[in-house]
Amino acid sequence: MKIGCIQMNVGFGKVEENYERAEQLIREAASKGADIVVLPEMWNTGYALEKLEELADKNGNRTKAFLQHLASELGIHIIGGSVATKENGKFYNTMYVVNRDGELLSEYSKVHLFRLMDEEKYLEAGESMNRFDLGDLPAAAVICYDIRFPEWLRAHALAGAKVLFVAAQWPTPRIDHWKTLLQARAIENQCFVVAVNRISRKPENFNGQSMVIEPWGEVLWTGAEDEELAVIDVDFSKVDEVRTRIPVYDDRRPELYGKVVEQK
Ligand SMILES: O=C(O)CCC(=O)C(=O)O
Repeated sequence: MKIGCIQMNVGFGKVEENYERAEQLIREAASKGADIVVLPEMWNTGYALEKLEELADKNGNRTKAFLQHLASELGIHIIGGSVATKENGKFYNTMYVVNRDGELLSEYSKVHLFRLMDEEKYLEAGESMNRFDLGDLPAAAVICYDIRFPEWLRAHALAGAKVLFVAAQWPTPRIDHWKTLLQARAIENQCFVVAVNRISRKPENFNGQSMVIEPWGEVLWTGAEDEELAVIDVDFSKVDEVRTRIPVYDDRRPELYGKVVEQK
């Protein structure tokens, strides 16, 4: 399968330009043969948290219609990154996933809000998981800071996911954490990890370096430090091969986890 990773240059608060650019890049990815396309986090507004009242997508209506239309017209699955939304007077950082028939498969609001960047002052946290199937492919997706919580990604892997998509706006100063955490999540869960970061310069500081990692931990692609669209070929049969080679899932001892085991 071919995965189109859209490492987009997101304009700070420039909603109209961002929708236009996202559409161009999604169309380009499809024209290059992508079966699945992945967008970054908060691609409608960037980190313009103080302007959400004006900028957030009301009930996600615009984004859902936008993604559903493009997915069915182009015949591709879209992991819709995330957008700032407003629902019942509250703001969320929400991902929509649509399949190639244009059906909405899932709706996920970021569960772990990132306090270092004041997200909890502006946003409400989501409460539910994000497991879905892209045709025959069991998949899951999370947002940015979520990758610091191995138990959250493990829960999705235990629920059957063979690929973990990550939409992010991961800042440049901690890009080493990004790379290490993503590689660890792929190795420990024996999953593909497809992680798409954004680009942005002033007033923000995001330098891409999106990654596609296979279940043995080998990095298949790292994005540049500029806007980039990459279409990466992946072979999902690698998941079963790695899980057979080291049967981590069979060897788990969940009865011991979460309780203190006294030494005899
Ligand atoms: O965990 C980090 O260092 C970055 C997280 C982040 O920027 C986010 O969740 O938006």
